[in-house]
Amino acid sequence: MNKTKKNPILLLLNWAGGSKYYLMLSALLSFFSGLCTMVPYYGLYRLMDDVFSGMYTRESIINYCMVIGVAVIARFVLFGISGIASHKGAYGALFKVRCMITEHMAKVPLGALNERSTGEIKTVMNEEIEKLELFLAHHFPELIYYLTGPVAVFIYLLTVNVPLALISLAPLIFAVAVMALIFRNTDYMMVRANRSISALNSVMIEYITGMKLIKAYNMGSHSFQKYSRAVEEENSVWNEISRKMAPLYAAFVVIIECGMLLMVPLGGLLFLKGSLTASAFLLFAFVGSLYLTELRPLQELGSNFAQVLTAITKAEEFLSLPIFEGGYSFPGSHDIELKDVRFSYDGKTDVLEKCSFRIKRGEKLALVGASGAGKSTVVELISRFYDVLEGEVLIGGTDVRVINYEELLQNIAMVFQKTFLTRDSVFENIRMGSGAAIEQVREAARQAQLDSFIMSLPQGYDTKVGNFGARFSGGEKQRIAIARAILKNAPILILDEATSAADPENQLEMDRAIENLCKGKTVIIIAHRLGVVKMCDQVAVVENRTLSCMGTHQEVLEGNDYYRRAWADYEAARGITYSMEGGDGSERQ
Ligand SMILES: Nc1ncnc2c1ncn2[C@@H]1O[C@H](COP(=O)(O)OP(=O)(O)OP(=O)(O)O)[C@@H](O)[C@H]1O
Repeated sequence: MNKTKKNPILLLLNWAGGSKYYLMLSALLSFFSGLCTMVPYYGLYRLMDDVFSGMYTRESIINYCMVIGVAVIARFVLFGISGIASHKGAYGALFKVRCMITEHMAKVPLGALNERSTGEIKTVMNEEIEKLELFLAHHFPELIYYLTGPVAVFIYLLTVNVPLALISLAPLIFAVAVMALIFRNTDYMMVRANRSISALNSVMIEYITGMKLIKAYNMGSHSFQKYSRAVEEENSVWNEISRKMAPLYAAFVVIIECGMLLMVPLGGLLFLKGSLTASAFLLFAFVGSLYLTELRPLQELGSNFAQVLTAITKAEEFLSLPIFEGGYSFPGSHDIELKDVRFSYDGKTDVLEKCSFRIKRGEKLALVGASGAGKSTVVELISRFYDVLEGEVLIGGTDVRVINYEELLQNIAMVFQKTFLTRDSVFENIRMGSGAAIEQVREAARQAQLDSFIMSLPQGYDTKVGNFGARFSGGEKQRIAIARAILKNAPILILDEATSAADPENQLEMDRAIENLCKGKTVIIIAHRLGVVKMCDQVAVVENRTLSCMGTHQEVLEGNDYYRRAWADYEAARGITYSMEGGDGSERQ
């Protein structure tokens, strides 16, 4: 794809939307504040001129002093207001960019996200975007301020003595050359630095989320090694950056500060020759030698600017990831059909080939098959987490790729094997931003056989879910997920191992919850516990990268070896008699 490269700053202002007007106001105020830098020099020069030529009066001295005083105050006041405007603009822009990225990510195919580590995504959404705040709120107005002041002073010096003013620029030529060297190295250094920060973030996330496992297998020192390696790598990158950049930075500072070495002897020479007044000599000796030092912060801003450009590029990369859109409304009919579907996660190994099946609206299908056969993949294609490589996935006869993506997601409810609970109240965890009232949430919880349990909690529906939902059992979490799906009331329902956390005590409750959930819906259930097929109209076996057999339980039992074996195992497990020495055998249901 040949995309024209967009100007990062214009892109950022475009993202900022309405907030860009605050940023523009801030730029304008910084500009005027920068102009004020020149006024005290002008005032002092005129004052000295009058004093040396004996033309001064009491009034003229007071006037010059007032002009200098007002300019100094105006400079700070304008810069202060510019800072307020830039912060307001920056936070508005940051909010917009964050919202844009999160909304965009929700529409990005899972495949594109899977290619990136959690750490990388977190780095973009947090650290990189935070750099935009630093730039917009601080560096942007400072850049204008620090550039305007010296430029204005230089123009004024030109009006006093052109050759000396031009010579006063000499250090800048060398400083710019050094700055160019700094920039040349920065790009590649920043790529390395960002990579090491992403890696560190990934290891940290892995360490925190895998804490249970780390404890269970006493992996503390092992995973710490991984962590310390990531810290060491980051440390070594920044050490290298310091080693390579420090001499250049030092050279920049020295060069920019050495104007006096030129201005004092040259100015003195011209003064002695009589071609420069005493006041002009002093003006060049002090102002002409020092005004470039105002540019010093630019070197720091310059390297930060490079980081900001990287941050904008990274955010743009995310925002350019193709998203699922589709324009058609969700169809009224909810038949589901897969036609000759081929799919691969990595583009090399096919997970599904020539996979076809059809279920009618209101039917319930159980997908069975060995672990890794591709059952979850089938349902992920129906809910368009991924797109097929060949063939079609149709709902109500319409290809899911042309159905409006948001509508598609609204019309499919999913209950996964693992329930993710957000750090919020039970109430919010069930309604999931739907705006449902407490009575609706309670009704859903009642149908999910959960209401009385929630009401027994100290704060009922306001009870906060602890870290990673730690205070709820697996079965309770799954029933929260079922309550969510009941509340969503979508016509298509996908249950991926939804009863996997059920134990004999809550199996009955779970069955009732599932029964309530499935009423009147088109349902696909991934079933490892074959008991669940009794509530389904059809059974389909996923094996050999395709759907090999489909029909009623009896038909598949007669026609498919895998299912016959699996069913026999299931029956045998149900009939197992546990006998212990000295005890009675008892049959397990
Ligand atoms: N995100 C992914 N990236 C790459 N390969 C994947 C991904 N998800 C699944 N696979 C692979 O695709 C194949 C089918 O996986 P899938 O999860 O669909 O099987 P499954 O039948 O649902 O298995 P299980 O019953 O164990 O959950 C497996 O070989 C799996 O390793």
